[in-house]
Order: sequence, then structure tokens, then C-alpha cells
Amino acid sequence: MEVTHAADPGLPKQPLPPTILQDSQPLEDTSVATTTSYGSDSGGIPQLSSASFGAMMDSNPPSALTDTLSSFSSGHSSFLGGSNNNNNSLSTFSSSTSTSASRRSSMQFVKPVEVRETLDASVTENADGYRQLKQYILKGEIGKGAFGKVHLAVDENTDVGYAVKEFSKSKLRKKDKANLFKLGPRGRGRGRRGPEAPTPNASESSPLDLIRGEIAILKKLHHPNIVKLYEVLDVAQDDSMYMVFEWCEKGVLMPVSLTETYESVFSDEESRDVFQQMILGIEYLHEHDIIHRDIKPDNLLRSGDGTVKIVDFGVSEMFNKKGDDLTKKSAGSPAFMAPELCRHDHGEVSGRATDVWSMGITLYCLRYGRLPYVSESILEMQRVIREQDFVIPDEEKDPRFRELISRLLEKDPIKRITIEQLRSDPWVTNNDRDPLITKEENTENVVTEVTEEDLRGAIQRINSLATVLKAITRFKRGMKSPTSRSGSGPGLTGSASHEATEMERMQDAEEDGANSIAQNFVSTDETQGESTSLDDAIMNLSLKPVETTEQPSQEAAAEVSNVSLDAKPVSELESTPGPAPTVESANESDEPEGYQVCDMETGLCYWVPSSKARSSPSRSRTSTTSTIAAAAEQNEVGSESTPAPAIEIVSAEAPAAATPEVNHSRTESGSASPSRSLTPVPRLVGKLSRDRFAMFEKTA
Ligand SMILES: Nc1ncnc2c1ncn2[C@@H]1O[C@H](COP(=O)(O)OP(=O)(O)OP(=O)(O)O)[C@@H](O)[C@H]1O
Repeated sequence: MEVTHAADPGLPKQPLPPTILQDSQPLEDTSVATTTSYGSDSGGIPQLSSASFGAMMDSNPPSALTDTLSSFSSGHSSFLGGSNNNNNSLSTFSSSTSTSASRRSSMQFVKPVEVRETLDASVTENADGYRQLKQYILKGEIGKGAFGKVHLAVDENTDVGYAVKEFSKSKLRKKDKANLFKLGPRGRGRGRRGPEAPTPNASESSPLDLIRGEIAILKKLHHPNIVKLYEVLDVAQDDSMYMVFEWCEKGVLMPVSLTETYESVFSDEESRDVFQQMILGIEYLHEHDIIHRDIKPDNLLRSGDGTVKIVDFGVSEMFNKKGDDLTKKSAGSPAFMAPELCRHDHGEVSGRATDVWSMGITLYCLRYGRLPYVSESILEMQRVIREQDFVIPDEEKDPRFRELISRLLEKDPIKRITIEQLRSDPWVTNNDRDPLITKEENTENVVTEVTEEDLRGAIQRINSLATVLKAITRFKRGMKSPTSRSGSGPGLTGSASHEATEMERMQDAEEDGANSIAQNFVSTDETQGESTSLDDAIMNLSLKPVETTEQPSQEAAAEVSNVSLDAKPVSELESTPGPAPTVESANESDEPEGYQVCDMETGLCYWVPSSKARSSPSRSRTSTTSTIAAAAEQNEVGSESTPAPAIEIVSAEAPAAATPEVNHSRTESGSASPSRSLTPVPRLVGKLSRDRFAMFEKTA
């Protein structure tokens, strides 16, 4: 059996080392493990070190370094914030490590991947004695986090390797309660939300809510230097929840010890390469108003080709207001904490600047193999960070590096170097010999052509209207001229921020009815007083358990999509009087008057009129959005047992008296309907989103 790791879907699969490939033995058979280590609470079960697997893939594994690092595996102290006890090797960059040039070209392969959510998973034991979670066969432990183990898993259908992070729900709940006490409702859950975030409704919570913030953050991110999340699963019967991540087979870049110094550290070139990748990953995060807050070498993993992946968004914070990054919360690992956070009564601080500080400590560690600030107690550590200057070893001969470190570890956050300034730093760019890709290239979500295979490929389940918004956005960008997409237009110049890009998109949204969905989406607070942004919507919509009845009640449908009862479920829509124009009829005119939004999973298509066709500004915009959401979700509920009916939503904002609010046609299983001819593919115009919901312009 050939096992591969889940790199970007666009990249070729890479085989796992033969030792794992051949083996289908249960964990207890220690011959499976290429290296065995016994962590403090491993219970004697051999742990497979992902770094060891990675090292085996190197043509020239750095055995000396492996030896050196064995002294670092004895556990991290709380100063470092880490709790893993795996024996990850610090391997030098091997010949397989990608260069920044090849990385640049691989940026185009990053494809958005939808995160699947499974609420009723179960763990069974397979014929070979391995634990199996859905299609994932848990092969062995590759790490230990604060809330549980990290397993190497293999998808039995595709032989792709994944890192499956197990969480103990009881531990998470305990932590959640503590956060509630310390930080209030907004500090709850892994992956916190900025000050604008609404309070989660505890009474509606599902176990996945405990990690909902982290999921919501990871869902948004599609970048080569950010670890990909593929699926989250809750096992109702026991204490475990799982997150399925891209497997970073070379493991942790460098575990750091409070007391030790590495004998071998990253060379100038290697440190630059890692740091450049960190800059790109963090820039991307910051442009999406996400602050990581726990940047440290332990949270930088490497994939098989050496690409650096930022992991662990458990204490990250997502801000709803564009550009806002002020936080009062302290988080992260004390040794990496910025001085402005190192006082218990600190006021609001810039999250971006604190991430930059942590990048500085990380770079120092990479280069010199030790921390710049060390102390024996947390309070003392905080004092040292606030008051003392770091020391750069005398051997450091590169004045550019000295200058960079002092700008990164500048105690005043206002004076500290910014990500933007890092882009042109002489050490970072090696005096322009190794420049970074542009900010635009780095922060743009990649829009790619969709293949037939993609169209057929099932995205299992998406319970979020965010998908609709993303589809719309990508569709719009796909439809734009190359000039505007490349960012040479107003607001999209080299220094253009993501904020400007988003604003432009939103302005575009005014221009056609398709994007009215997007507008509705962000304006739901007008009518519901609840959701204020896409992020909120993700929070509110994406993790709800879906009823499994074929015909859910009106209340259930609204619950599923978390919309007001104003949103009509399909059953009610069916009896709505009025004409039910098909897309064919809508397409008869010469000019497009709207768009189809097609659900690629179920085959349902919705018709969204253009702004020209909309006539009643007084109608609640939420209604349209909500109705589509409810209808989509409702169909999803029924889709397992009955073939998908065809639904069109037309003239959704026309006055109710003259034209029904929502007209639709629906065909029961097996019966012929003109709407069945709404097969999306032939109608595709321009580029198409990979997501479940795709936009189609009418064809001439
Ligand atoms: N995607 C991955 N690929 C390979 N190994 C991983 C992956 N994610 C985690 N690991 C391994 O598991 C270890 C623990 O990771 P994890 O993120 O759970 O630890 P943590 O920093 O304590 O986080 P948390 O506080 O969120 O539990 C890592 O140090 C790493 O060795």
C-alpha cells in the first residue's frame, strides 16, 4: 500500500517511507515504528516521530543533529508554552528542501479546501487492530499537545497521510470555564475573537463549539505557509474530538529549551529561508485580521519538501473590524511574549506588533540555538523581557542581522519593525538578491480554473453561508479583467491592503444582484441583531448540528441555518403562490439580469436577480440570504435519503403582494422538471469557484 501525505491538492502526492507503507500492523507491534520514544505519559506506547519519517526521506539524514536533539525531547517547561514531548529532530535543510524560487512558483497551487464537519463520528478498531476514525486509520502518535495526542493517520481510500489532533472535551471544557472566568464570554474557546465579536450562545453549543474559533480561523486560510485543516470530527460517545490536518512530515522546525543551546543551528541561508516563509505566512494572517499570538519555533513545522507551516491557532485572535488588532489579552508562551504584554495591567496592545516580536525571538533561536531572554520564573522572565537588553553573540559578523534583530526586538511596539518594513530589510532580502514575492501575490486568494474532476468531486458537507460569499467573491474575481485582478487598479496597488480589496469587492457587490447575497450576509445585524460579519456568520452557521429528518420543521430549518423564522423552509416555499420562472425564461433577454447560484453538491440552483431587477428596497435583505441558507440546509438534510429536488429562488426581493417573495419550482424525486435542466456545467461562464456553491452568469 502506498501512503502519501496531503500536500496541496495541486501538488503531486509524495510516498511515505517504506517502513510505514508496507506495514499494516497494529501499533503495539514496535517493528512498525522507525524510532520509538517514550514520552512522559506515553504509557509505554511507541510514538512515531514525524520528523524521523521526514528525515528518512532525506537523502542525507543529519544523524548528528538527531543525537544532539535527543537532549531536548525531555519535555518543555511552561515558559515555552509547549506540552509536546515528541522527539522531533532538528534536521538541516536537506537537498529536498524547496528554494524560495520554487516556493514562489508553488504559490499558484494553493487551492481553497473546504473543511468538513462530522458530528456523529465513531472510533472503531479495524481488522489490523488499528483505531479507525471514519476513513482515517490512526497509525501512531507523532506528538502531544496540551489537550491530547496528535496521530499520524492514513486515509484508507486515498492512502494520504494526515496529522489528526485529538482533543479531550473535558480538558477543553475546563479551560473554557477558566477563560470564561478570566476573560469573559469573548475569551472562550480556542481561537478567540476580537472585541467586536458577539457572545456565543452557550445554550446552543455543540462540542465543536469548544474549538469553533480555531476552526473558523483555519477555514479562512489558504496559504502554503499555514497548515491546512481538512476536517473536524466529534465522537459523541466519548471524550474525544478530532481535527484532521495536513501532515507536516518533517515535524517541528526546532524545539526550544529554556536551558539548552543547540550545537548546530540554522545557517544564514536557512534562517533567511525560514524567516521569509514566516513573513509570508504572518503577513497573510495579518491581512486577514488574524493575530497568531503564539509564534515560536515549536509552532513552525515542515512539510516533506521543507515548506514551513505555521500551526496552532488555539490562542489566535480574529478581529472583525478591518485593521483592528488591539487586544487586552495576554496569550502565548512567556519566553516569546512581547514586553508590552509582560505586565499584568497592560492596556490594549497591537496584536500585529506582538507577533513581530515573537518572530524576532524565533529568528534569534534559529540563528543562535537559544533564547535571548531566559529566567527561572514567569514573573522574573517578564521583568527581564521588559527591562533587559538581549545580547548578540560576538561571532555574529553580519551587521545586517544585528540591525534586524534589534529592530524586531525593539521594546517599543510603535518603533518596532513592521511586516511591511521587513519586506525590504537588507538581511531578509539578502540585499535584494532574494526578494520576497509581492504582498499582492502573497495575500491574494488564488482563483483557479475548475476541472471536470473538481466539479464531480464531492465536497461532503458545508453548513455555512460563508461558502456562498466565497463563491461569489471568487467568481467576481475570476470574471474581472486580468488587469484589475493583478491589482494595478485603484486600491490594488503594491501597498494595497486586503481591506481595500475587500472594500472594492463590496462596492462591486452593489453593482449586481449576485453580490447582494454578500451584502445581505454582512448586514444581518440589521434584522437579527446578531451576526455582524462573515466571521460571525461562520461562527453562527457552520457548526450547527443538522437534523436528519427529511422534512424538518420551520423552527428546525431556521435553527439549522441560524436565521430568523422570517426565512421560509422549503416546505412552506412550496406552497407560495405565484409564477415560478425557470432559468430558461429568465435567460431569454439579451442582458444578464441575475445569476444562478448552484449548489454543486446537490444540483440545486438558485436564481438571484440583479439589482436592476430588484424593486423593493424596504424588504429585509436578510430574508433572501436566510431563505437560501434555509433552503440549502434543508435540502442537505433531505439529500441523503431523496434525490435533490431542484429549487430556484427568483425575484427574492420583489414586493410580496405583487410578486411572491420567493418563487420556486420543486420537483420531487423522479419527476421530470424543466428545472432539472439547470445542470450547471453547460451554463458556466468564466471561472468557477471550487466550492459547493458556484456562480453562473446567464449564457447569451
Ligand atoms: N500537522 C502536523 N503534522 C505533523 N506533526 C504535527 C502536526 N501538528 C502537530 N504535530 C506534532 O504534534 C505536536 C503537538 O502539536 P500541538 O499543536 O497539539 O501542540 P501544542 O503546541 O501543545 O498545541 P495545543 O496547545 O494546541 O495542544 C507538535 O509539536 C508536532 O510534533
